[in-house]
Amino acid sequence: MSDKLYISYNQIHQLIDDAVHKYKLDTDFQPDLIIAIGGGGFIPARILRSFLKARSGQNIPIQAIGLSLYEELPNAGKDGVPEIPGVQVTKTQWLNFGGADSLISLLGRRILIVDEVDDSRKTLVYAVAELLKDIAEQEKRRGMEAGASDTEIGIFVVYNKDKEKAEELPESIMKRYYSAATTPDRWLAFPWDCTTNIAEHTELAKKSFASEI
Ligand SMILES: O=P(O)(O)OC[C@H]1O[C@H](OP(=O)(O)OP(=O)(O)O)[C@H](O)[C@@H]1O
Ligand SMILES: Nc1nc2[nH]cnc2c(=O)[nH]1
Repeated sequence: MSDKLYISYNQIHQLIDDAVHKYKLDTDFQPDLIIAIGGGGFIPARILRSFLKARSGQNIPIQAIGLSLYEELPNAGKDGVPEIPGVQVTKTQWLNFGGADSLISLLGRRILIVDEVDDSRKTLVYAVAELLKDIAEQEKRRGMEAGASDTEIGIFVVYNKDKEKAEELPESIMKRYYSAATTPDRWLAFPWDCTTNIAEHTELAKKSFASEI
């Protein structure tokens, strides 16, 4: 048995469709801003936007942030070779706001952070902490009390690994934590990492999920 679980584009698409229905994301949390954690969160965020639009009619903007924890091994990238976790999350790209060229205000928004996998949880904890700092700074600049803007944060992940997490999210955030699927603590080989044969990868994904989940 392979130690990796192969994942296909169709599985991701279907899981996101099912999750939007299951969690009633369009009527319950009603996000009005998606923040995608790149690179793995980009494709799921875009798919999620389609399903939210189909149900609510709203085309929700997607902002991208770049966070990186995992370091590629020399032969990583060869069809889902596992990567090793780094010690700390690195910010490679962040939101553009606050200055004269400000693009977005976070205040009063219902922000949904999107990623493809919640593994150790370090990346999500980092993203939430940084976002909360930004919200607090924007509130301060507008002369508001901390928390007065009623900005809300939720999290959507396609896969949550069933394991003890290295770090925990605040309880207030966990109330709006949505995972489309739970997986065992195994390395997930995503289709966008496949550089050999995507048809073969897709077949392996069908077998992985038939036998493992
Ligand atoms: O729960 P954690 O242990 O923090 O791991 C999850 C993170 O790991 C991956 O990112 P990675 O650092 O590999 O960057 P990438 O998305 O650009 O591949 C993935 O996209 C998540 O963001
Ligand atoms: N591709 C991939 N990236 C990850 N980052 C953290 N966990 C994983 C995983 O299982 N697969």
